[in-house]
Order: sequence, then structure tokens, then C-alpha cells
Amino acid sequence: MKIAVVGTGYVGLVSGTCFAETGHHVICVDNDNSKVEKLKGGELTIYEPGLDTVFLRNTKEERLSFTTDLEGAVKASDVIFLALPTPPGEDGSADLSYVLGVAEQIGHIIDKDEYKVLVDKSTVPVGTAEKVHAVVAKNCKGAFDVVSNPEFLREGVAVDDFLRPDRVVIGTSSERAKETMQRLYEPFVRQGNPIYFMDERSAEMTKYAANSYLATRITFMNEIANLCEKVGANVDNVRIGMGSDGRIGKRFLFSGVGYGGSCFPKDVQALFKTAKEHNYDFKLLDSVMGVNGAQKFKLAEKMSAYFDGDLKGKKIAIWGLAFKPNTDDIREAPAIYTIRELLKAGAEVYAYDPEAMENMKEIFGDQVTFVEHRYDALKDVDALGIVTEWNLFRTPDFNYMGELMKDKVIFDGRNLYNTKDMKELGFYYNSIGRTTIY
Ligand SMILES: NC(=O)c1ccc[n+]([C@@H]2O[C@H](COP(=O)([O-])OP(=O)(O)OC[C@H]3O[C@@H](n4cnc5c(N)ncnc54)[C@H](O)[C@@H]3O)[C@@H](O)[C@H]2O)c1
Ligand SMILES: O=c1ccn([C@@H]2O[C@H](COP(=O)(O)OP(=O)(O)O[C@H]3O[C@H](CO)[C@@H](O)[C@H](O)[C@H]3O)[C@@H](O)[C@H]2O)c(=O)[nH]1
Repeated sequence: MKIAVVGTGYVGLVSGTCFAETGHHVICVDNDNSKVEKLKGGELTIYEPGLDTVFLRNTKEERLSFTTDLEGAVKASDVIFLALPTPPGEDGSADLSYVLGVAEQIGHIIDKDEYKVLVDKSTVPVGTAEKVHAVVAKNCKGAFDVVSNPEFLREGVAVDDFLRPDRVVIGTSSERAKETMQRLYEPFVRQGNPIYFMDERSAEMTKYAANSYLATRITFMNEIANLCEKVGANVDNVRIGMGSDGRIGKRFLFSGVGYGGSCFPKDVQALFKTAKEHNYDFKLLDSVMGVNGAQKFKLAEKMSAYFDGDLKGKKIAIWGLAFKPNTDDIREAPAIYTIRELLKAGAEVYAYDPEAMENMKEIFGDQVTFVEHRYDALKDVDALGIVTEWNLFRTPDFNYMGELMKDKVIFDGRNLYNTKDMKELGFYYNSIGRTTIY
């Protein structure tokens, strides 16, 4: 099949590359010329483990190409995926201007005697498939269907998630489009995972419900952790005890410094807004947003309390800037909130991340000292804050760290270390939902 993917960001680039990997011909379209030029030159524009191999193979074998020419790509394709941004608008609802803007252009392009399937891959509010349909229909001379196909990949493991999805959700009321989507996804679900066909509105809602549920689950654990600190329980033990109940499950129960990323924060907000528009007060989501907003300041608050509210002139190292490990993405990263608070209080910040430093430099510039190696951040610092659980931080040389640091003080927002070990090593060690070690 011939496929166009409009929007070549995290979702578009991964989806396009993975569709090419199953033998389809894919043209990725983006209106960012510099991005397209880089990709044409064989250079990836995002850090995503495993993507380089698949990307190089498929570009070399000419199944995957890049362009800024939307018209040419649409003309050459049977199926057109929209993997465009849906950022929060001023009132918190999803901004559909990218999706509807491109849909309108596509309407002008589809000619008589042509049939195209337009697929919403972006995360879009309930009712968007109908809006896209209306916008395309305004100018379209040919035939088309609009399908809702939300994407569930996680950054950092996106290629694997795409090639081996837990499930594929397709919202469509057209038999013709259903057949096309079935053929397209067949290779990804051969290992037995299902494709669920449903109506467009349910597919759109499924995406928001999944993300909001996961965000709620994490938030619940963050509140349990906060309470554990007060009552002297250990949230890691609690997590293991809870998670081994088959009804609860082990995954997505890790407490920390709040959820971040380009999806959970905006999608919870957008679902809350959808509820409001339908006169439904989704109180649970309101609490989730409030609790998560506060949790992102947790590490900075702990540090401030340790230094009796006076961080002025204190040297603080930060390990981890990306919103999660194995990505360079810093959208809504807890590290941004932590560093902002530290700088506001007059601290000097020395930061290290294996992949996200370039992106973070765009926010903080020379307000923060970015270092080449993790240990370079530690020279003479009063404390270290750990914000992202990169594997690289899991088993460091604690003795060497102790020699480098002015004081052996660690604030760990991801519970990477065993509290008993830290006691033996002589660190002050303050983590999330566990007793602080002096
Ligand atoms: N990032 C994720 O992990 C993830 C996972 C599932 C779903 N989603 C959803 O997928 C959508 C895309 O997310 P993303 O993270 O890939 O975004 P992104 O910002 O990484 O990529 C979007 C791309 O669209 C391009 N673009 C913008 N306007 C355009 C236009 N008019 N024509 C062509 N290209 C244009 C941008 O230049 C950019 O490259 C969002 O709705 C998001 O919520 C994201
Ligand atoms: O137990 C956990 C798991 C995650 N997180 C945090 O939650 C956020 C999101 O993590 P994750 O879900 O792994 O990353 P994303 O790439 O944002 O993926 C989410 O958002 C995507 C975009 O919609 C969806 O496609 C995915 O299914 C959904 O997991 C990050 O800040 C994590 O640190 C925790 O604090 N504790």
C-alpha cells in the first residue's frame, strides 16, 4: 500500500518507519523544512532507541522518503495518516488547528475518481473525526473516509510498542476503510494481539481514557508515597504488595516527582475540558491535575527544607532532564519545574542528561551549567537531585561521588537506591515515600 504520514515528529516518524518496515511505501510529510532536509540526509531528528536501524534500512531500500510537498504525497497515497500536534489551547482543550488545517488542504487535493482513507493518529477529542470529515468534504471532489486510529506508543520504547502493540484501536463506520486498516495492521497483530474495531467516538475516547487512567494511577501512588513518608512506611514495599494482586498489576505504580511528557498532562487536561463542555464535572481528573502539579515541586521543596529555606548560593547537581529515560523529550519534564525553583531561590545548578541537554539548553541557556559527564556535575556541590531514572544513574561509584561532593547529600525523585546501602555509605538520602537516611 502507499501511505502518507503528515507530521514527522515522535509519532509520525516512528509510525511511518514501522509501516515501511512491513513493506509499504511511506512518504513522510512535514512543513519544517530543516527537519525534512535532515531526514533526507539520513539523520534522525529525535532520539528513540532502535529507530536508527529500521530508519536506515527502509530509506536505503527506498520504501521510506521525506518531503514538504503535501499535495504530491497525498496524490501518491491510498492512506493518509495525520500525526500532527494537538497541544493544549489557552483554555486547556486540544488545539485542533493543525489537524483541521491540514484536513482542509487535503480536501482540495483529492480529485474525482479518487478514494483516500484519512486516519487521525493524533490524540483528538471526541467528535474530531466528524469535524475532519466536514472540513475535507467542503472542497473534495472525490471519495474519502475518515478513521480514528489513536496511537498508544510510549517514547523510549516506541519502535517496539509500534511493532508489537498490545492492541490496535480503529474507529470507523465504513466497511471499505475497515478493510484497508485491517490489511495495514495485519503484520503487527500476527502475534495474537487484537485489532478492536469500533465507532469513531469510542476510539477517540479510548485514547483519553487510557492516558487519564494511567495518569490517575501514578497520581494515586504519589499520594500513597506522600502518606508513607508521614507514617513511616516504605512505598516500594507497598507497591510490590499491591501490584502482585492480579486485579491491580505491577506496572505503572512507580511514585516519583509527578508525571510529565507531551501526553499525560495535556490529555488529562483536554478530557477534563471535554467533560466540562458537556456539563460534567470530572472531579477526579481535577484532583489528579492538582496533585500532579504539586508533586513536580516535591524535590525542590525537599531541598529547600533541608537547607532551612535558604538555597541562595547553594550548588546543586541535577541528574536527569528528560521527562523519562531513553528519550530526549523534555516536554513538561519534572526537571524543568525543579530547576526553575532552584534558580528562583538563588541556587547554582549543574545539570547532566545523556540525551536531553540540547533541548534543555533552549529553556535555561547559560542560567544552568550543563556538563559532559555525570560526575562532572558533582564537583563541590552541596547536594545532588535525581529527576530521571536513566540506567546510567542506577549503579554509580558512590565513594567517588562522596569525594567529589562538598556534602554527601542526595535527593532522589525516582527511588533508585537501596536505603540501607545509602546508610552504610554515609549519605544523607531523601527519596520519595521512604524514610530519609541521615
Ligand atoms: N509523543 C508521543 O509519545 C505520542 C504518543 C501517542 C500519541 N501522540 C499524539 O500524536 C500527536 C503528535 O505527537 P508528536 O509527539 O509526534 O508531536 P511532534 O510535535 O513531535 O510532531 C508533530 C510534527 O508535525 C509537524 N507539523 C506541524 N504542522 C504541520 C503541517 N501543517 N504540515 C506538516 N507537518 C506539520 C511538526 O513540524 C512536527 O514535526 C499528538 O496529538 C500527540 O498527542 C503522541
Ligand atoms: O509508574 C510510573 C510510570 C510512568 N511515570 C511517569 O509518567 C510519565 C509518562 O510516562 P510513559 O507513559 O512511560 O511515557 P509516554 O511516552 O508519555 O507515554 C504515554 O503517553 C503516550 C502519548 O499519548 C501514550 O501513547 C502512551 O501509551 C502513554 O504511556 C513520565 O513522566 C513517567 O516518569 C511514573 O511516574 N510512574
